[in-house]
Amino acid sequence: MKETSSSAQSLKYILPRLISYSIPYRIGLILAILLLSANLVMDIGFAVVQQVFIDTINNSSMDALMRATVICAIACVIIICCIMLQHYFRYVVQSRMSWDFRAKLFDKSHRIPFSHVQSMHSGDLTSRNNKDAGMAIGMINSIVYDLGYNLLLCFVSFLYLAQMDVWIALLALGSGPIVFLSGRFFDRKLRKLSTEIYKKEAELRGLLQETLQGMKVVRAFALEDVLLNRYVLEREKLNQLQRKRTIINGLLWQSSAFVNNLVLVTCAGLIAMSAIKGGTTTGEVLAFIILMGRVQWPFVHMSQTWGGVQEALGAADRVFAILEMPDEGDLKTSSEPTSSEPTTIPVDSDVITALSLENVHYRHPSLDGSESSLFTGIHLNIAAGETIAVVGPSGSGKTTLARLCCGLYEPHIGNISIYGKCVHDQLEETRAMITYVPQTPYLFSGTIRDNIAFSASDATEEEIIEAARLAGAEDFISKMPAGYDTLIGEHGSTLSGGQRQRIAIARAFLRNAPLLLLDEATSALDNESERIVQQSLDLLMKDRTTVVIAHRLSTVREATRIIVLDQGRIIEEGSHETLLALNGLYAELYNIQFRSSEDEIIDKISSFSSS
Ligand SMILES: Nc1ncnc2c1ncn2[C@@H]1O[C@H](COP(=O)(O)OP(=O)(O)OP(=O)(O)O)[C@@H](O)[C@H]1O
Repeated sequence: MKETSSSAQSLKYILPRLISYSIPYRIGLILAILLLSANLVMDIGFAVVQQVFIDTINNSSMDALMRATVICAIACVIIICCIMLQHYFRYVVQSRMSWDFRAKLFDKSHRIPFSHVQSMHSGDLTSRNNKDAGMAIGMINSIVYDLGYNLLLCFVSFLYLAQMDVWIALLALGSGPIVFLSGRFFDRKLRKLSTEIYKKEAELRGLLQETLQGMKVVRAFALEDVLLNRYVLEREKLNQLQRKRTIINGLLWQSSAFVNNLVLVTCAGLIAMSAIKGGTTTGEVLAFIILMGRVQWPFVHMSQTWGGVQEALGAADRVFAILEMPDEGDLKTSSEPTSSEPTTIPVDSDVITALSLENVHYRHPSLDGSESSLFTGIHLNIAAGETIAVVGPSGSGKTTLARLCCGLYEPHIGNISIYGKCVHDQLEETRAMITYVPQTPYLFSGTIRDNIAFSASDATEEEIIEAARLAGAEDFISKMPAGYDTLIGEHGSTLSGGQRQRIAIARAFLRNAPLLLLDEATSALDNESERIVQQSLDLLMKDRTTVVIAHRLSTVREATRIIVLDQGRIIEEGSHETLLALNGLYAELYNIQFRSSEDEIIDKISSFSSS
């Protein structure tokens, strides 16, 4: 994933995009910018007040001193109130922009092709959403308020100084760009380091996340020390990068501060000489020195803010790398021509085709960049009402096939259609016609009710209860202290495997889609749970078009058709008896896989009846 580009080009590209997030909050932004004038009055006024006070003391006028004190006190109160308001508007605008930006990224993460998501670590995506997005929006703050304000302060201070001595004022102003440019030497390095740091932080977050999620395995295999060492090692690499960045930031600060101080001392010497010659009052000298700082300081500050902008650009690159990805459905990864054939709906008008795959080619992108094709021109037509069992050795492509049908992967060539609608042209409509029940159900933390009604938010209480009843889940739910309101923990951690599967099946009943894609669970459930889950699944498959990745003999036997996959190709197709008679791969699988599970069942039954 390309994440860095040249600084100037990328700022020109990124800034307008980020600024567009402020449009809904433009009134707050304008108010915050206008209120910056209070800061300006404070900064310039401080120098002017010094001048007035010292000259008043020199003139020994008590009345004038009192008047100046009262005016200053009132002005101070007003200015402080304005500055507080300015901070308030600034905070509100920034936090709202930040939420909008993160929401857009969150939404986009659910729209980019699933294969892209699979190639990233979830910790990386989390990091981009939390830290990087916040830093990118913070950059607007730095540029609009800090850089903008400092330029204004510099300009107004220069005008004030020029009234006193235009040549020294010009010297102070002219040295500003040197101060600023002296820091630019470090930009490229700083930005590169920042991108590396954000990447490393994301990796560490991923490691932490994986360790916490896999805590059962970590403890069971006593891997605590191994993982701790890995964590410490990665943390140390991050520390090294952060140390380097601190050194570069320090060099950036000190180089601009050095040039700044040099110019300050020179100008102060010149104005002191002018005072000795008698052309300037003591108050004016003081105001001059303070204002000179005001002309110079913005350049030092801008230099450092620019360093911060480089860091934020590194973060923004990472966020825009996701935001600029094509949405799923818009992606054609291959330069190879896609099938120009329109989706064919069967000519026999009595038969409705529920699912059709025409000349489908697909290859998984791999993490090391190499790609090898899995499917090379697969054809399959499934009529409405059919139950198709897909079998094949491990790695033959069964799960990939199911994911292609759901539109999670996009074929490089060919078409997949559901009830005549092309999956990738009408993603939402076709997905609404599918229920996908994966091997391991994914439950969200929340209540049982929320999880059943997950894909049907408008479901009534009666419908939820009916779905739970059909899924055989009603019994255990009613025994729980809070019934349907029971909280089930992260990924349903407080439920047993069988209970989790029944909740997922209840979800499928409620969704009531005409096409069911089912990956039969192979996980060992106890006999009773397995029986209930199987009964619920049989009920779910009844009167529905079903494609089932089958692991049980009963499922393959009852299927209207069995598809045998091997290395991404359909090599056999037919009923159980026909395929057995062929004596090919299915017969082999039957002997190794299904027959042994049948024997197991017979064993279980016999041991149960003999006890
Ligand atoms: N996200 C992925 N990225 C790269 N390769 C993948 C990805 N997912 C699967 N594969 C590869 O594609 C091939 C088919 O995998 P798939 O999961 O579809 O097989 P399967 O028949 O469902 O296997 P099993 O029965 O073991 O679940 C395998 O060689 C696998 O390594």
